[in-house]
Amino acid sequence: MALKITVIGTGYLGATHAAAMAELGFEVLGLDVVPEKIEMLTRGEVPMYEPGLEELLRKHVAGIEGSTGRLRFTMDWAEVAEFGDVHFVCVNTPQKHGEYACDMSYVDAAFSSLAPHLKAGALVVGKSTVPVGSAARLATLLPEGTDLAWNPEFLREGFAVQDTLHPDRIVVGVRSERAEKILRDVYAAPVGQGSPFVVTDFPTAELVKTAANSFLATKISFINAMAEVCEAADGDVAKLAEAIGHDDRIGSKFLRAGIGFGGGCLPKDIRAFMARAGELGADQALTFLREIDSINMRRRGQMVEMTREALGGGSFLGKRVAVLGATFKPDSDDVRDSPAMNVAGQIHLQGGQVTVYDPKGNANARRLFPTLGFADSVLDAVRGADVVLHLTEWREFRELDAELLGGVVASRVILDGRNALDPAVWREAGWTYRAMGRPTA
Ligand SMILES: NC(=O)C1=CN([C@@H]2O[C@H](COP(=O)(O)OP(=O)(O)OC[C@H]3O[C@@H](n4cnc5c(N)ncnc54)[C@H](O)[C@@H]3O)[C@@H](O)[C@H]2O)C=CC1
Ligand SMILES: O=C(O)[C@H]1O[C@H](OP(=O)(O)OP(=O)(O)OC[C@H]2O[C@@H](n3ccc(=O)[nH]c3=O)[C@H](O)[C@@H]2O)[C@H](O)[C@@H](O)[C@@H]1O
Repeated sequence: MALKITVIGTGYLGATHAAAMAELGFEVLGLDVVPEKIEMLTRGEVPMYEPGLEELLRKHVAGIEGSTGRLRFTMDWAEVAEFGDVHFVCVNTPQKHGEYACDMSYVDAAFSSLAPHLKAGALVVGKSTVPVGSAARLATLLPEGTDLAWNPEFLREGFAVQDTLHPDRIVVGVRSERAEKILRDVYAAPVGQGSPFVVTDFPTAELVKTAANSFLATKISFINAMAEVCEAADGDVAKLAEAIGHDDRIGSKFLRAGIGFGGGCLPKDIRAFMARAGELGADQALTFLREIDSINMRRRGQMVEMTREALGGGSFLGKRVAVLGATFKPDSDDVRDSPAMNVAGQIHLQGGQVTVYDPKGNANARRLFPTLGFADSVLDAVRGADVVLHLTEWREFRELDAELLGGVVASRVILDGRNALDPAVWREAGWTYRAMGRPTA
């Protein structure tokens, strides 16, 4: 009989995983504790912006005309336990307030709610990013006759559907052959299409996730450190990245210098990793991550200082600053720990009149930063601006008409915090263009 799957926590990860599981042919039941999310998902609406997700959801949500009907949502734990053979836990694991450590309270709550209802033979599969050692602890909370596996998720926002259906790797931490076999059945389609399937123990599976995110963060901070040196030595970090990227051992991906990494994952994951290593007595092994974090956070301050310089130095009081981009990366509406919003907020707090525009992130950004100004279009955001900051590299911004914008700003000055615009295009239209780590470009 085909396996029945549940997905607990239907945010960025869970909503995508639920729709992807339905696409792979499984009957799926999703659960969340936020009623509005469940209502929206039940209507086939995605509570966030993720390219391709709404289409996939509508293809499968029960009750939508023409759908397969394989995907439903509920808030009832007993129903979830009764329905599912495999329960994927996809709840949030944010940074604790005032500490580096991971806040496990949402995972713990989900396990406590599910455990008493579980039927014999059920397999619980953790997908959330957790500190190493969590799976072993959580296994003790499950009733006898049930099993646990850890299957960390590697999807990127903006590519979530593609990454879930065709992952670069599937990693499973298991303690039984049965758990491995069930997960091989669940992932038979992507594995059949070539995704590697790595079987390991709990701690290694947990560590693969945090190690991978630490490596990605390190690569970005490395190139941003080179950008700082390029600034001092009149070098060009974009050319430098292109050149070293030709070396296969280094590779060209994740070498885009700019205002650094943000989002709901990389920053909090490297901090939680450091905190956990400290608890385990291995803190020395990860002290380099502290430097990775500081290089990254310094980028935001440097963008603020570049802006001050572009305005002639001194105070931001009375200066109008247009910010293009609010999300932590393009093709997402996610503003969690967004470098763009951090820069916008710092300038605002120092007296600048900041107006932000983002193609998809305005609503989330406004909720977090209600005192900032927001515009509904690029033209409205830059009208009367003394300086324009390009802080998230949406395609819309790369295709802007520099001449048209030049007609409405107070001063034709643009700072490119993502090294993604074409300097020649802007200079031809009479703009002063400045990017990070490229003082002479
Ligand atoms: N967003 C991403 O791109 C990726 C996230 N991850 C990891 O996946 C996990 C989830 O991340 P996101 O989806 O971004 O978070 P999110 O905040 O978008 O979604 C989490 C969902 O869990 C729900 N929830 C909280 N407590 C619950 C409970 N006790 N029972 C049921 N539902 C509950 C929340 O209401 C929310 O809808 C985190 O551990 C994150 O590090 C891993 C890879 C990619
Ligand atoms: O654990 C997670 O949740 C996920 O975290 C990241 O995915 P994501 O946060 O969606 O975004 P990335 O594409 O990794 O970008 C992260 C940040 O780094 C920045 N970045 C990325 C690449 C680069 O060259 N330079 C750079 O500054 C982006 O602008 C963004 O702010 C990882 O790439 C995923 O594999 C992982 O599953």
